[in-house]
Amino acid sequence: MAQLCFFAGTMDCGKSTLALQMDHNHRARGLVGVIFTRLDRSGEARLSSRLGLSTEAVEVGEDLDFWETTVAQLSAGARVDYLICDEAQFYTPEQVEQLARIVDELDIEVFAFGITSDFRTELFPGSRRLIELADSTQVLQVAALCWCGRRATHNARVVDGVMVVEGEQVVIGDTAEPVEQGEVEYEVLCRRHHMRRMSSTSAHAAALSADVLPFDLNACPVPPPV
Ligand SMILES: Nc1ncnc2c1ncn2[C@@H]1O[C@H](COP(=O)(O)OP(=O)(O)O)[C@@H](O)[C@H]1O
Ligand SMILES: Cc1cn([C@H]2C[C@H](O)[C@@H](COP(=O)(O)O)O2)c(=O)[nH]c1=O
Repeated sequence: MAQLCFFAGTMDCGKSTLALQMDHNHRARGLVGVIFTRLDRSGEARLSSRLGLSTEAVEVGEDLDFWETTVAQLSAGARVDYLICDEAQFYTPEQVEQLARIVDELDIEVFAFGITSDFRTELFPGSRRLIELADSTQVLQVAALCWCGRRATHNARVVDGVMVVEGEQVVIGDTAEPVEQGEVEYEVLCRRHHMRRMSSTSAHAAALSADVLPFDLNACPVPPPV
């Protein structure tokens, strides 16, 4: 029986890489799949991994109906064994419901990949619906790490080195250094440092000032007795 599987994690934990591997492994066994994505960093209608691999994909617009698209393909005589759905956090709840229906009524496997929460630690609508409906939700095994070495569990948005907690939910960006000033970058953090609003830049600045500021009072010359 087919399943709706949600592979979740922070940014940069290997979701798109796993999506490409799942597609490869299924294709290698003669199965036929369709790859979907939405707002991938590398541009429209592509699924890309930071390991350098990428492939063509169907861009999921707000109006795309997974059920109708898949039924149309089957009616035209195409074979569909599985769907790969990357950046699924950006899908609408209705689109996630269509994916569940495809699993249940067409017996097609659906593998969805996405970040669960945004830079404010709030669930994305698509991820929320996936967690509610999926047969399984798996957190990826390869841990992304916070600058302190703990497992990163949250995504932070950073502008010019400063972590921000207000703004639009969707701003496409990367975990790499931004090219232009004022551009959004993301950093993965453990919960402790997300809640303290401590990105690697602010932690570095705090460490530097700690080196400079607290001088040893005992080392100060003692004034001579009068
Ligand atoms: N140069 C590299 N060498 C080895 N692994 C890398 C390299 N660059 C990125 N990675 C791996 O790729 C992961 C990011 O993969 P990606 O599929 O793009 O993540 P996601 O889709 O979750 O944002 C990193 O966590 C790291 O494990
Ligand atoms: C936290 C957060 C992320 N995004 C965007 C940034 C990236 O374009 C994608 C995540 O891609 P990845 O392959 O998982 O690295 O989501 C956003 O729009 N809003 C956010 O709060």
